[in-house]
Amino acid sequence: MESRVETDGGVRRVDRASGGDVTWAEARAIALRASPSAPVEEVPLSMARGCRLARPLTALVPVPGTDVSAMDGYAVVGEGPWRVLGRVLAGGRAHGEVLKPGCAVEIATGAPVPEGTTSVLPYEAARPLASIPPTHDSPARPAPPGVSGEREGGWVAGVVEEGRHVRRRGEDVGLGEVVLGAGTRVTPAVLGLAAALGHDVLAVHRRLEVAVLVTGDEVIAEGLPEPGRVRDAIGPFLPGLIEWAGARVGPRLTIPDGAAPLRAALLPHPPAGPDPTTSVPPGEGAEVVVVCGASSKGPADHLRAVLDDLGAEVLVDGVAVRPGHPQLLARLPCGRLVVGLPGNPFAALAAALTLLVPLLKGERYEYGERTTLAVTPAPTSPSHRSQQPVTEAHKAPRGHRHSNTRLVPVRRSGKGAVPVGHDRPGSLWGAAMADALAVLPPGWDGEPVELLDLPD
Ligand SMILES: Nc1nc2c(c(=O)[nH]1)N[C@H]1C(S)=C(S)[C@@H](COP(=O)(O)OP(=O)(O)OC[C@H]3O[C@@H](n4cnc5c(N)ncnc54)[C@H](O)[C@@H]3O)O[C@H]1N2
Ligand code: MOO
Repeated sequence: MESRVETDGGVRRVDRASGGDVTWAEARAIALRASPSAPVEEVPLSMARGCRLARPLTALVPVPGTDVSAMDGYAVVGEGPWRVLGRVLAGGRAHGEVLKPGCAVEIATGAPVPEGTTSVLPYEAARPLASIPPTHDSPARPAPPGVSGEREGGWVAGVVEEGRHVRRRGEDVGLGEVVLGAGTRVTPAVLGLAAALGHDVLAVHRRLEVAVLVTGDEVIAEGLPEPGRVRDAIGPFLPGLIEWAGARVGPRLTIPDGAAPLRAALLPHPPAGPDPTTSVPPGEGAEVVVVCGASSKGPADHLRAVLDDLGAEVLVDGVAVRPGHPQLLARLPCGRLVVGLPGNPFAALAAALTLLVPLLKGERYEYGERTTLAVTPAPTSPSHRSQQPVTEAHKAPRGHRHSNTRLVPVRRSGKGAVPVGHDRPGSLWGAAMADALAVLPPGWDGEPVELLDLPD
């Protein structure tokens, strides 16, 4: 089935399965197209790690900033022996005068060499002279008392090639030189380089912020759930998945069932009210809000009505996939994107890989590799009793065509991807044993399938 929607670029065909749901492939494609561009901001170096450079990185200073010594030893001019005139340490006072032939100053690695220096004689190659060498008008004579050869007033000899062990100004990086292009990921080494080039702040594409709203009066955040209650199993997996997708985790709120708390929490600037649950925004800066639960059609499922009330543009409302069918993607008038995940935890994970990960990765998103599904049952756990993960069971019976895509937890093996079983919508057991979800398209008949990596 197919329907038409208006888009910026004109009329586009949308691939719809039965019942108004979009196909799984189209849902992912819509999420990729809706991916927001990460805002550019200037952040201190300490906050830039993991972001991408918004502008090319250029050198604000040359490196080195002046001619410096690459060795501990003597800055010398011409051939030796040399008279030692003084000492220069890194960070200390520079030798103010031009060094003349036959002269030297003792120098530390990184210290500026005096003007006129032709090379640096390392200590290892220097030979202190006990006597003052002869010149054309005076014979050799002993050094004055108290002056050893290598110290100020003494003499050193040795052999060093001209130009050796002097790092010239701008030799590593010239002033204004572009060293890294826009888009480069800021790694620890990039941070060190940026600092060396004089930067205190970097213009980066900030990682998208994702706020999380967990709904459901029966959902508890810790402890042993009494009958009728369940532990929140979605909130704990979302931070790892969000960071793995390159975004950052914003605030996480647990809100009671009901339209009012949901409405207030979705708005970037909710009206302040006496009820604390309606006055706390889920991160003013969050570009994406994930709502867990409340996505289906039950009496406590208010997400659609609230989005409608807020004037949201619904981009995806139901996907022909199992599990994860009642998932949703919408854009609020303020631009904030809302991803609705089903309450069943494995369905929520499958939906997060369908809509949330492409949305957060955008152009960094990579399609999974294709592989065959292994026909052997997977060795799962010793207590494995039911849900034998045999590939044949996933094929449609003769004359019947699955209308849904199915997402099946698998482990990679030498024989292809092996389904691990335990894949009911309410259980993360299979996903916890798996390293990927295999995408079995509608009508799958054993052909190679795409593997969606699970966050590690
Ligand atoms: N009449 C229909 N009923 C249902 C449909 C449908 O199409 N028509 N779809 C079913 C499918 S498929 C799913 S999946 C669920 C999705 O329901 P909701 O997203 O509205 O979620 P809830 O109803 O709140 O909860 C469903 C289930 O999951 C448990 N839950 C909720 N949140 C959490 C959490 N954070 N951690 C662990 N478990 C959670 C909740 O207790 C329920 O058992 O709807 C079907 N119904
Ligand atoms: O598809 Mo539901 O999303 O079965 O759990």
